Amino acid sequence: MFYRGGLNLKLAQRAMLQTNRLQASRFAQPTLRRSFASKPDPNNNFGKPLKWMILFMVVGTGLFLYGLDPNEDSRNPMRGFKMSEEEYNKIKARAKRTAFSPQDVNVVFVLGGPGSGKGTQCANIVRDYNFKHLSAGDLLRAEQDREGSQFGDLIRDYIKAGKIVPQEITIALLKKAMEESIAQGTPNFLIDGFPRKMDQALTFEEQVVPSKFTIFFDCPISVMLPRLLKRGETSGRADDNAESIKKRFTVFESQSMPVVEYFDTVDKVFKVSCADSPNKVYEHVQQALAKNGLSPKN
Ligand SMILES: Nc1ncnc2c1ncn2[C@@H]1O[C@H](COP(=O)(O)OP(=O)(O)OP(=O)(O)O)[C@@H](O)[C@H]1O
Ligand SMILES: O=c1ccn([C@@H]2O[C@H](COP(=O)(O)O)[C@@H](O)[C@H]2O)c(=O)[nH]1
Repeated sequence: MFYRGGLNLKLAQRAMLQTNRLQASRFAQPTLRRSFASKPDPNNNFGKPLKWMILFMVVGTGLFLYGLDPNEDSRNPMRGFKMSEEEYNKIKARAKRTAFSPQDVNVVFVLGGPGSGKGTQCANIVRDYNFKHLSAGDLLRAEQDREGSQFGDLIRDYIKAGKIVPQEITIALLKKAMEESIAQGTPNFLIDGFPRKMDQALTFEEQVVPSKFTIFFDCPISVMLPRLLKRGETSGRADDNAESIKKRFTVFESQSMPVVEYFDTVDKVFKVSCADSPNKVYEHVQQALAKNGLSPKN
């Protein structure tokens, strides 16, 4: 507001100067002449600029004081913030483009390296909270196996190589699953293993809905590797083998960690250490949910 007052003052001063000049040329001469009529001194012009200066200062101070808001909290970091019309229109246009309103639909991203325990903890959260769990990997595997899918072979190749499937496919699958869940009355989503790459993060937030926050399972490779090899004994997953796992770790470090760092810069990441027992990890998850105002169903 102080800034706004300052800005207004400058504009007002400039406008006043112009008006003053106009008024001075049109009306000031006869008025001054009248007030000094008893003792006219044609050589003394000293009083004229002084009078205008005093008038200018009085009006300027008044405008300045008018610009100050006595109710304003001087500690408010947003004080003085004035959005330009262009910025406002950009935000409005972006908000219009999202498929779902962030007022109605809540998305929590669950990120972490392969085998960090995302799926295990999402199952706990769904049991106790009002969330629909959407695993991007599960959706891709289902699409890969769907009869008649035009993307089946492509998805299979990408998953085996530990690479990230083009975002258009994954986002379309997520959006469809979200629509179905919303239609059934659950608009809260745990999106597990997505976004895996910056392009996905930006597109999803601009076109689908902005996320509320991210739970990140911080896990060293020395913990994840044995878990995945063990899971590979029974999972039947084409990528739970040493060769694919190695590629997945590399892709996670180079492509997915920047997403976590990006959300961290806007304070939207809750880091949970994955190394404890599943129950202990879940306690930390619950603390992260509580910090965001979420409490269990019952
Ligand atoms: N805290 C834990 N301690 C020990 N084992 C765990 C823990 N959490 C999960 N596991 C086991 O580790 C394996 C990987 O867990 P999970 O499938 O939940 O990981 P993920 O992050 O979803 O993996 P991916 O991204 O590869 O799907 C599973 O076999 C699971 O039972
Ligand atoms: O957004 C995504 C998510 C996953 N993938 C591919 O699926 C596999 C397995 O994912 P999990 O989360 O471990 O089930 C992953 O390695 C990617 O190849 C993807 O492309 N995009």
